[in-house]
Amino acid sequence: MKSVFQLKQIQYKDILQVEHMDIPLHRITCIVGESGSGKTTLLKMLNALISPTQGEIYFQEERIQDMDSVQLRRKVIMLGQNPVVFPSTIRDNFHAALGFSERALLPDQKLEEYLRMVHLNKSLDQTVESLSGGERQRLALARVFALDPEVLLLDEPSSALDEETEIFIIEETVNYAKKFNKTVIMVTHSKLIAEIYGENIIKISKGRYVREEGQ
Ligand SMILES: Nc1ncnc2c1ncn2[C@@H]1O[C@H](COP(=O)(O)OP(=O)(O)OP(=O)(O)O)[C@@H](O)[C@H]1O
Repeated sequence: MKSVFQLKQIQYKDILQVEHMDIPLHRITCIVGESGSGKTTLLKMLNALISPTQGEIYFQEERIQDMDSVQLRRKVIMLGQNPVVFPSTIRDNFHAALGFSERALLPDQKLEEYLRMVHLNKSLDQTVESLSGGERQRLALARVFALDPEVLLLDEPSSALDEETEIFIIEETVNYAKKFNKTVIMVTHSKLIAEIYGENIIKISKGRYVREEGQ
C-alpha cells in the first residue's frame, strides 16, 4: 500500500518517540491513546506546526523539513480542537480561509454546497456570533472542505462539544474522504470510533508508538 507519510527515528523533546511509521494514502487512519500520550503532538508534526527534535518525516517521498511549510499546509490541512472562526459572516469566513491559502475565492453557490455537506442550513450572510459551538465546528469543517486538502488532519473536537456533534464531524469527514479520494488522519480517545471508522489504527502510549492495526 502506498504511504502518504513516513516517519523515521522521530523524537519530539521527551514527549514523543516513533522509530518507524507508515501512514497509508487514501485511507482513514485513527490515532488512539490515553490523554497526554502525544496524539496531538504527532498530528502537529504532520503539517509542520511543530518540527521533530530528531528524525525525518516524509510527505509523499519529500522530506517535510525541506518543504515550504505554507505549501505543505495547502495540501495537509488540520482541523484543530478549537478552530478559530472570525467574528464576521459565514461568507467572510470562507473567503478569509481561501485568501490565507492563496486560493481563488469561490462563488456563493459553491460555498452553499459546502454548507450543505456539513448540514449547516444557514445563510452566507449570517454572522458566526449567532452560531452555536457545534455549528461553528461544522462551519470550520466546511471551510476545510472548501480548501480541498489532499490530507485532512482532524483533532478530536474539544470536550465542550457534545458527542453527537463529534460523531457528526467524523462521519461527514469520512464521507467527504471517500467521495473525493482523500486521506484522513484523526485523533480520537475512543477505541469504538477507531474501530468503526479506522481502516488503519495507530496506538500511542506514554509518548511511544506501540501498535498499528490494519483492518
Ligand atoms: N509545547 C509543549 N511543551 C511542553 N510540553 C508539551 C507541549 N505540547 C504538549 N506537551 C505535553 O506533551 C504531552 C503530550 O501532549 P499531546 O497534546 O500531544 O497529548 P494528547 O495525546 O493529544 O492528549 P489529549 O488526548 O489530552 O488531547 C502532554 O503531557 C503535554 O502536556
